[in-house]
Amino acid sequence: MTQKPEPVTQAEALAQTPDAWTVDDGMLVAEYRPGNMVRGLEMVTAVVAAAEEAGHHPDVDLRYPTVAFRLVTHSVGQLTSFDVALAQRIDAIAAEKGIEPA
Ligand SMILES: C[C@H](O)[C@H](O)[C@H]1CNC2=NC(N)=NC(=O)C2=N1
Repeated sequence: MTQKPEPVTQAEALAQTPDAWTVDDGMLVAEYRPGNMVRGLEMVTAVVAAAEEAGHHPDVDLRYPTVAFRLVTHSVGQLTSFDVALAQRIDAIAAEKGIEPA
């Protein structure tokens, strides 16, 4: 991840993130389907570890049988390279765990 969050347009954010990700109300959003809440919590735990490592944090909505993530850089007030990088990482975590987009 870069040192400083670089602003990106919504089109750039969409072009640089996996298919699961869309832009809604100025945020990058994706929903995955772990199938049950235990697997959902395992995914959230891995995502939070990645977020701590990156110093950048998603909004998380864990419910049965899905989990949704929303990303924006609060300090900049818009989407940045940090959101794109974390979206890519979240998608990789889902893939590692065999979890599909909802
Ligand atoms: C100092 C620290 O890097 C900041 O407070 C971070 C923490 N996590 C963050 N996460 C998100 N999504 N946006 C931020 O602006 C942000 N700021």
